[in-house]
Amino acid sequence: MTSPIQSSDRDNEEDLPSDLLSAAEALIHAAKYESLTVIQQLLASGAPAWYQDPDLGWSCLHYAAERRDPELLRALLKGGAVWNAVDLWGQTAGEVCISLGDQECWEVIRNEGVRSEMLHHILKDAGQENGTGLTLRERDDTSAGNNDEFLKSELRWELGEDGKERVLDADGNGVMMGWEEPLMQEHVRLMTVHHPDAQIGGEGMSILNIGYGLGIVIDNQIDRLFQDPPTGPAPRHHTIIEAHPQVLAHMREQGVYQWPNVRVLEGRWQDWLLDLEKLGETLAGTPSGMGFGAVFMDTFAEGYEELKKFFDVLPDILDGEDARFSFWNGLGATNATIYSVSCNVAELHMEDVGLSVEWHDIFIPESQREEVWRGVKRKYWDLPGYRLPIAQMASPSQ
Ligand SMILES: C[S@@+](CC[C@H](N)C(=O)[O-])C[C@H]1O[C@@H](n2cnc3c(N)ncnc32)[C@H](O)[C@@H]1O
Repeated sequence: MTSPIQSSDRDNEEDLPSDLLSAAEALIHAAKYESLTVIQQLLASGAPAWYQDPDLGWSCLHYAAERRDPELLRALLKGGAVWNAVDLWGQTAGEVCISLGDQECWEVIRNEGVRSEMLHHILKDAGQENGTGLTLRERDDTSAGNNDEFLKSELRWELGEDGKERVLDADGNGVMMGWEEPLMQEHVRLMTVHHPDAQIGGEGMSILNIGYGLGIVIDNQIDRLFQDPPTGPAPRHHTIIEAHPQVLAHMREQGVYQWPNVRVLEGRWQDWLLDLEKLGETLAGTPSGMGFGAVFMDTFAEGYEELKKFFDVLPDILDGEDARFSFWNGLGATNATIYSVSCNVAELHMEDVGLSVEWHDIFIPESQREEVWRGVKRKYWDLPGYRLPIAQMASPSQ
């Protein structure tokens, strides 16, 4: 599970200078009732478009979204309104548009989100932004927000109120839950069914999975699903990269190391794939020496930056155009607009490295979404639909 592009949740400084506070309040008022011209004048005179009122946590963008006028939204975004500012209920202005069924205005906000995220990455790559930009993740040293902390943390296994097993980290955050089972099945199905090696009579695929998880729902743990694919033979090669010592111990107990054609690489994927010598070792162990026919990525407590680094490695480890890549798509999944922006940004970054992506929309019933969260600290899923990505190296003609 990767951490999302975070919502931007600026503190409304109580000690805001009184002239700035008056300008902010005037802009909020204008976003509710006044014309585009008045709004533009206020912005031009320096009214802070990032301000959120203390009652609802609404920004001028939330109020303008209620008026269903795309021009107002464009003007406010241009004047510094924050596309992903969330109110006291965690909703962005995009959700206001969704609640009104206003596709046009929603797209204005979504497109600004994609634009500003892409810009942020370009500036970051050029060393011009040091990680304090608007859309960056807030500092988070809990085990769910920091991979090093997570890998050092103690995990515990328990039975949820829905009767399904789940694993929590030391801070009580969900790592992998039983309700993800059908999604894991779908990931495996979509990554394998079209591959020539996975057909009846085929040689069996070469698989790479990053993050074993906890094998809690044994039959639906992704590596077990890969071992028994829906169509053809078992894999002829299967590498699992896993970094958490307790998970590795669990894998030993479960006999995963002895599964046919399985190779467990202990450590972080970054160690095995980002270092050139280690990458050579990883590839040399595959049947063709050229990599994998299916690559799946599902770690924990890693940000989008890490996923993006992983995208960059994919052209080196996907074996040909039949090979498919997928990842657990929890990016920004607590909020519909942020989820959409995250998917778009991921798609553009995958395109940058030559991958073309298909999204498969999968419905998650309400019953599964609500029940499981009782007693679990950090919600990482709150949407009706899951967007399952399947990416392949695009052929040169595409
Ligand atoms: C959410 S679980 C994976 C669940 C799995 N897809 C399944 O079907 O059960 C995430 C796994 O990634 C592992 N992990 C986290 N960070 C990692 C890293 N940097 N490199 C390798 N594994 C990592 C965790 O220890 C955990 O076992």
